[in-house]
Amino acid sequence: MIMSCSRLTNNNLQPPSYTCTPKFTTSFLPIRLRLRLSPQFPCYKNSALAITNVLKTADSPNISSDLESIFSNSKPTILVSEKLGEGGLDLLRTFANVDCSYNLSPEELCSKISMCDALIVRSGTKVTRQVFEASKGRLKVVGRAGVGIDNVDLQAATEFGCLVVNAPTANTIAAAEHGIALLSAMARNVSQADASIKAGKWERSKYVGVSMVGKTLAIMGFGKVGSEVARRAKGLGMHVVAHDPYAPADRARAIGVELVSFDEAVSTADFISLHMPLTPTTSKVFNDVTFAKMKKGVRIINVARGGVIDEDALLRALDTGLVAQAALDVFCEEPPKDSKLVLHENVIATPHLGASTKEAQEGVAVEIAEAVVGALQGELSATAVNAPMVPAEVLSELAPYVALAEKLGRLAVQLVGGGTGIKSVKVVYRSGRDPNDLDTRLLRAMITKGIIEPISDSIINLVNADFIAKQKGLRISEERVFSTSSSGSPIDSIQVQISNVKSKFESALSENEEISVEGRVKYGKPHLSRVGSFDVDVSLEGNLILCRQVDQPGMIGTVGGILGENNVNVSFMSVGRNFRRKKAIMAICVDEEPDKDTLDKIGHIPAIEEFVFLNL
Ligand SMILES: NC(=O)C1=CN([C@@H]2O[C@H](COP(=O)(O)OP(=O)(O)OC[C@H]3O[C@@H](n4cnc5c(N)ncnc54)[C@H](O)[C@@H]3O)[C@@H](O)[C@H]2O)C=CC1
Ligand SMILES: O=C(O)C(=O)COP(=O)(O)O
Repeated sequence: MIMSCSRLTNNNLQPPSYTCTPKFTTSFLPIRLRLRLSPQFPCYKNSALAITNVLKTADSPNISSDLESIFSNSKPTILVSEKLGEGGLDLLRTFANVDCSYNLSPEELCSKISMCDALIVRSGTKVTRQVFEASKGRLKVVGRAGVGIDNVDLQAATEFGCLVVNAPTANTIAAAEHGIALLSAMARNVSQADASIKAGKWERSKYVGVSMVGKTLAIMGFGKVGSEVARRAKGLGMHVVAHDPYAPADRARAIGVELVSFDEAVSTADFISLHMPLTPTTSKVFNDVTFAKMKKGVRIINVARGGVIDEDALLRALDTGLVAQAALDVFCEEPPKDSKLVLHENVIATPHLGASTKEAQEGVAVEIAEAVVGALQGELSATAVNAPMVPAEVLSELAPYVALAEKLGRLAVQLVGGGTGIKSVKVVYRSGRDPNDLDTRLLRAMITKGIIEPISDSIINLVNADFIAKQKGLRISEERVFSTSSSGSPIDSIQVQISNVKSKFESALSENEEISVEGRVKYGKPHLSRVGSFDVDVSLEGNLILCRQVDQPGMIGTVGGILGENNVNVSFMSVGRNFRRKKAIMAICVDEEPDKDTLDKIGHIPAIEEFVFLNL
């Protein structure tokens, strides 16, 4: 006879140990609460998902205080660490306490961050691993009011379950216009001539420029900014080629741009304009070797990131005249200190002004404020950088399955016998949908959450589910089985199987000796439909008692009677059997947690062969 009363957590994917203590734990209660819609945010239908998937952070020590801030009237706190447009600030203030603290030192940022639910930055704030560590689990969203997220440690954010969102569209035109401004200013020596005339000189022959018309411009990185620069350069009469290993050729063709290889781009261009992100692959991609491939006298514009250029190599190339001129808006270190590059007579420089137009700053401020508020309220942002993007319509369709997935994971893990580690979980989705139309990433994340949370201190969300599963050595495989009985719903059933483990409730083992629980959504609610090889049908609410007994009359009444006498309310009950008068499984959902004596009494009913109590 098996009885579970309290949960002892561990970190090694060992199932929970159960001991008979008088009082059942309520440690699962917040998890149930997290699945409810917050009454404060009625307009956000998907906040249940959000609260579960997005807001919770890994290893958060203060689940209850998080919940307080979500479910009570207290507002979240958003730290804005760099200047943000008023429109965005106004929007943030309607929802949160907004702390605008600019020019914080790394230490000051770390000391403030544990009091903040979200942080909004531009390019000047380094959001390092230390920041996530210092947040002690409270920081749920980092909003980058702009495009480049190279100043945010994405790996650390993911490990800590913190969502990172950016504002990828509102400054595109500003950056492109700045690129064109630098291109023209460089070609016609505008900055140098301006400084000269202000110094009282009149140097007309010194500042003879070069024409742009008919020249070849190579755009490196044909994304949003790169293609807008291309469009404008075409208007200046330039011949434009682009290099971007990931850009679709038809988009380039549509604006009359030829996509070429890296070498062809750099070796044929008179002007090279950089528009790729700074990543490990693009770091210092413009170096001595690449400069050597360029046409002598080439001119370079960088409105992307300083780090894509080896600045020392550029200085050498300028000194030899291999590169005639450079126009730089971005630098490896910002602001640059004692930079020979900035002081070079053939360099014009601006202090990272690409996105700095009034219009762009208002735009990114509103764009990021909407994304951060949405994320805090539970929406999965379309601009999430470190979480799978799930379109809103998919999200709302999958909402009841998300709850089902988490509960099945939670049930399955509690059925594992103590002492056995879990290594391999298989999820089978039965659906009439084409597999390509079924996005199961969210469901897999929730099953992972359901499995791992009861047996470790980690708090899992959509951001970190895969990472934590991998870290714990848990392999989750998925199978989609075509089912003809589909009634238009995206999924007929979800089955969670845990293999190579013992079960504390033997009847939960399938013919293949795997723990197997299966569920479906009925009337919009998660239901348990099968345990091992027994069919059952109970709504997954409250707590669950599973009993295996000899199939005989009076069992429902006997068990129901014991629960009733002890003031435990039964919400659902279902009996499944394989053969008449042989073995049957009784699944009983109860609102309250029965005390030890009540469970003892059930265990002592002679016909009951095994039973288990499970928190949902
Ligand atoms: N100076 C400033 O104030 C601003 C700078 N930026 C910088 O410009 C970059 C581009 O911005 P968007 O066009 O909005 O981003 P985007 O994501 O639309 O475009 C980036 C393009 O670079 C391409 N790419 C990636 N790796 C590449 C490689 N190795 N070689 C060539 N192309 C590669 C991508 O496929 C993508 O098409 C941002 O990452 C940011 O660093 C953006 C806005 C303002
Ligand atoms: O959006 C970007 O990537 C930018 O580089 C703009 O940076 P900023 O927000 O002006 O510090």
